[in-house]
Amino acid sequence: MKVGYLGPKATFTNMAVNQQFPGVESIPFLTIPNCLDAVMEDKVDVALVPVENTLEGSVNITLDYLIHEVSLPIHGEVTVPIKQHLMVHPHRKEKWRDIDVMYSHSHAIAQCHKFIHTQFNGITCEYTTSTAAAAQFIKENPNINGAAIGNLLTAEEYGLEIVKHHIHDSNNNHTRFLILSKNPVHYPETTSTFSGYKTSLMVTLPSDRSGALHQVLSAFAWRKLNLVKIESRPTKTGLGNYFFLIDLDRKMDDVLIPGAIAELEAIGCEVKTLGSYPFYMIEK
Ligand SMILES: O=C(O)C(=O)C[C@]1(C(=O)O)C=C[C@@H](O)C=C1
Repeated sequence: MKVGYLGPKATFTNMAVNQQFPGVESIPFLTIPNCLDAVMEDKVDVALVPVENTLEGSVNITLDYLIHEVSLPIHGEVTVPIKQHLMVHPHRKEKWRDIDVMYSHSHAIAQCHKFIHTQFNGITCEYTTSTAAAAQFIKENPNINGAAIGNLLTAEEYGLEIVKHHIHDSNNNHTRFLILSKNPVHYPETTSTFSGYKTSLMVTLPSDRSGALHQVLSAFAWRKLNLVKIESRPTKTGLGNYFFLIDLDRKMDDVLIPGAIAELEAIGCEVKTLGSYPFYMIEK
């Protein structure tokens, strides 16, 4: 089995792969769409991509690419704690407070907003395709007076010096990753903890009908189907047109979820099942 992830080596996504698929061949890609395309083109069997962070919310590119560009079922989910550190080229170790550019993935920079606001107010932030791409850039450009934000493995991989640990805004910082594949996924003995099942649905409401969302929610409510997430994303067909992405805290069954889907279809909604899958937690 080959697993594709958002690279280069030592991103948070790479760490999640190492823990969820220990010993399995993993291949880095430059962007999240590239990871998903790689599964579609059979270059890899599985893609593991970020979908939501505690502090920054959804990773829209993942949701939108799954909705609009590729049709890949979700076969699993893993949640990982995220700890961000500030790192510089070793020769800047003593003068790190004088840096004038901060490089990282947009989510990582947003997760460190308070630190940047209070310690480096007004500094230029440059977004990179991932945290590890920022570290690689700092390593390859020692003349640039900048720092990267990323994880411990990244600092080690690219030979950078961590000058400030734990710069994320809240200790409760986690990112959820989706595991996508054309075929069922076999999970090797992992270091993560199996934590239950989810079912993800995409619901398109009938256009402009009063109470439609209320009817959707009640189809789940009276069946006591617990929603763990609901979020809307643009259909991209016109202003105000949205899909609802709904996660339920249980596995697809023969009665309750199919019953709710049939009820939604009867009131004119379109419903697509995005996956019914186990979810795992990584403690550290
Ligand atoms: O840049 C990385 O290291 C990633 O794996 C991407 C990513 C993200 O897209 O949110 C993953 C986890 C963290 O929230 C920060 C960045």
